[in-house]
Amino acid sequence: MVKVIMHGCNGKMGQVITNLIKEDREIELVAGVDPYKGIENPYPVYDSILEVKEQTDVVIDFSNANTTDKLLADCIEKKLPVVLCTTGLSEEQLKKVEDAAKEIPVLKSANMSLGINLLIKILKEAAKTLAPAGFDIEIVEKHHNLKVDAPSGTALALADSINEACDNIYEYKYDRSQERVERDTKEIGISAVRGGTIVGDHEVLFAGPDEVIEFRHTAYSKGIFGKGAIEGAKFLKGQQPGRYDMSDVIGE
Ligand SMILES: NC(=O)C1=CN([C@@H]2O[C@H](COP(=O)(O)OP(=O)(O)OC[C@H]3O[C@@H](n4cnc5c(N)ncnc54)[C@H](O)[C@@H]3O)[C@@H](O)[C@H]2O)C=CC1
Ligand SMILES: O=C(O)C1=N[C@H](C(=O)O)C[C@H](O)C1
Repeated sequence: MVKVIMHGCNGKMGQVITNLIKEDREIELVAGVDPYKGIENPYPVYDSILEVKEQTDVVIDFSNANTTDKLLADCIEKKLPVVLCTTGLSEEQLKKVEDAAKEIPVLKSANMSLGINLLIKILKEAAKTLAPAGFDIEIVEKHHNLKVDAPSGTALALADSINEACDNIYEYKYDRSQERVERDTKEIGISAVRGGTIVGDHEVLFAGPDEVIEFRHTAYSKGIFGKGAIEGAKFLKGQQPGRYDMSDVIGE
């Protein structure tokens, strides 16, 4: 049995996971952490990981980037592996994630779904052929109107996977409204749309001379992220300190 603290338990993803775990005999939520207390849960809810009394194997985090520094410090103090799903982390925070991974197991992924993690692999291959052939790359992501960070962590992860496959030649362009210049070949454009209840939609366009290839992933429910995070927690229990991602969980 994998015993889990749900960090951000009273948010949208915290509640998705609370409900999914009720159906799973291999994993148990022993506590939650959230400053918001307006929801009844089948486990105690604390203000901080340091207050949790229950024996725990792994922390799953879907909360807010404002709290990531404290989350990492608390997980290090309690020697707890963490599945880090929160997006919108700064460069400085990304560095802290790498530092934390020297002391505890850290599984970080901006998108826990099988589809996006497969797309990451496919894009690396596509980019190796299409980028040298002069295809421009644009990413368009769409999310619900409650999302606070933009662009999405997934859009950045997709861009990073392409960039990595192309020897990191690309800069990311988030806004074309401030200058009157032609598109630079060494850029990946990233655009964010917010509206309604869109769960998550990512399109990657390779636009070349007289032909366009589009890759698209559409999430129809938050359950796909919840399932991935639960599998991530099962994987992370008992691992050595280090940096892991969903490719470690799904396998090559
Ligand atoms: N990696 C992935 O697959 C996915 C990542 N996300 C990311 O997860 C994060 C949360 O998403 P949602 O659940 O939709 O947001 P939400 O706003 O519904 O929930 C966030 C929860 O975190 C709580 N929180 C705030 N400060 C906290 C603190 N100091 N300690 C513990 N909890 C705290 C809030 O009270 C709230 O209940 C976002 O960054 C989002 O982009 C969301 C879906 C999938
Ligand atoms: O906030 C969300 O909802 C989501 N956030 C993640 C992101 O920023 O990429 C993953 C998913 O698309 C849903």
